[in-house]
Amino acid sequence: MTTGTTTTAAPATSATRVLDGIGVGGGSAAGPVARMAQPSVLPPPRTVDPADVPAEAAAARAALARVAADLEERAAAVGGDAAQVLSAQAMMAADPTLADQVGDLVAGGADAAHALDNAFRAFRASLEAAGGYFAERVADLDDLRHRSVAAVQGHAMPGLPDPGHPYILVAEDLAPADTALLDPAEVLALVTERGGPTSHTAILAKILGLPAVVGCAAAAALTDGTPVLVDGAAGTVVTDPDPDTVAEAAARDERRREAAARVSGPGRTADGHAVKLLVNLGALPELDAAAAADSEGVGLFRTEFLYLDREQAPTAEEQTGAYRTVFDAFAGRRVVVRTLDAGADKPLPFVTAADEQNPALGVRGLRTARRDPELLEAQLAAIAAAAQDTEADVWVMAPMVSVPGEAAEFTARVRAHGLRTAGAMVEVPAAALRAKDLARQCDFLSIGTNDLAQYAFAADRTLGTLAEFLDPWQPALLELVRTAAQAGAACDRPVGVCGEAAADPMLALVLVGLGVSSLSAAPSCLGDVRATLAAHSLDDCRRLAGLALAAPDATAARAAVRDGSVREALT
Ligand SMILES: C=C(OP(=O)(O)O)C(=O)O
Ligand SMILES: [Mg+2]
Repeated sequence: MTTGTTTTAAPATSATRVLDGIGVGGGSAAGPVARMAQPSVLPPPRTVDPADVPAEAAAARAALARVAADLEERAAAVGGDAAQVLSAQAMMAADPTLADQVGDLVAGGADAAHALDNAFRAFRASLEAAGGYFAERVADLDDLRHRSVAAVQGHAMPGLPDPGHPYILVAEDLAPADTALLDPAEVLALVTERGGPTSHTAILAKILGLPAVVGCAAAAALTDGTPVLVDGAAGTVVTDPDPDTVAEAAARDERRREAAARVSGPGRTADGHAVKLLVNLGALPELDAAAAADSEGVGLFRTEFLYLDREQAPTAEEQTGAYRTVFDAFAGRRVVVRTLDAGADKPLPFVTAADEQNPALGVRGLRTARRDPELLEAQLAAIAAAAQDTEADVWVMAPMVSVPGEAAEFTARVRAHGLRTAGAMVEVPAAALRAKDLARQCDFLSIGTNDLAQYAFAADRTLGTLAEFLDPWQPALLELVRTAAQAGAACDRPVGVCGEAAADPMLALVLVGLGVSSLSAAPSCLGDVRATLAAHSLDDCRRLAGLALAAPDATAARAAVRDGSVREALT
């Protein structure tokens, strides 16, 4: 467990409350809450008296200066690429043309907050009209607008808090842009009111190795400074925890860490049944930690990061360079590259149609290759070029495969590029139910439990309010996993799981019992999974899988497996 300030050792008070949510990661952390500040709301417009214009204009200019200084300060604190982004934003805030425009608007009678708001909006419109690179900067301007409006009203800057000590970050929800600058040394744990087990926050928490509780609606009432204990294993946030509860959680974390440290190397059950343990990789900044992890390679290399925030696909050179960097880091190990998975929760303007009414059911994943085969061809060519003189064992798989014909066509394309190993992701129930037919058309299957849950339960994976359906312990989801795993075994094709389900050590036992041969998860989760597997035989795993399948719902499945497992492994 990680602790922040001494506030955590506060004696138990009658204010102690336990807030329930969805736990992510097995660890816990205690510390004071710091909330993500919301964008400031514009006050009602005021007419400025001519006599007050100079003071109003000075207030607006001071707000801009404060925003620029704050961004420069943050840039100096973070360094690297993030610093450049922040410095560029600070320069925009300090632009004299902008200050002049704000001055003119105040002189025309606008109050400082509205003058700032209008000036940024006008600036935004001209950048948008310029198109290309300039148009991509509008999000930065929106951020500056929110910051200036907050500054002029004396409110906290929107975005990540900076309380000056380690803290538990509490937010309604976290977007990728919110968390790009998140410093794991300062943030002890994440708590969000919304979001489900496959939300961005849950995935990010695992990448950073932070405990988290998502979908915790009651966290809306948490205020800055409140001491809390975040328990990722239990899925609870305890307010004003008593020292014994904090100490117990810390001792449990320590036992878990010790258990994980005792086992290393390839994944095995207690009786030696091999289960490949692989890492998920979603962006190059994650590469060092991923390569350093004790794993047999990458089970899911999400390539979308190369295509995000741009107007057209990355060039062949850029792609080849990125793939080669990853292959070199994993020389001697397996790397499963997933081809572009655009659409639904991963929209890309140049690939996906903006007018689909149900994008999750639309042209996404491999289906985008029907409309734009060149995009897939170019990606396969780049993967093949990067794979040419690499020591890595390169596998390629397609997302959102629904029917065997798609798997066959994909395999043919992959082989035409000289790549040997082609696979299909099992993410829709149709693919799981007919996994045998799919498996015959390719070399391996990889089950994406995040999407498989979404489609099996008709529950949008981005909606925290539907989190119970997205729970990977749902017996119906496990039934689909069993069908796919058995189909793979019948055709002698390996079947892995690369969705978030693989990161849960107890669920990993069930997946292995269902016949899954590899598990791919965030690097920080592999130690616990390895240790838990090592404490159970394959027969144990099969017995636990039976208990989970027989349970009426996810909660009962979890409880049955917990009660039926080797307790010492759970600490
Ligand atoms: C691994 C998966 O892919 P993604 O989360 O990237 O959609 C999945 O759907 O489980
Ligand atoms: Mg998916």
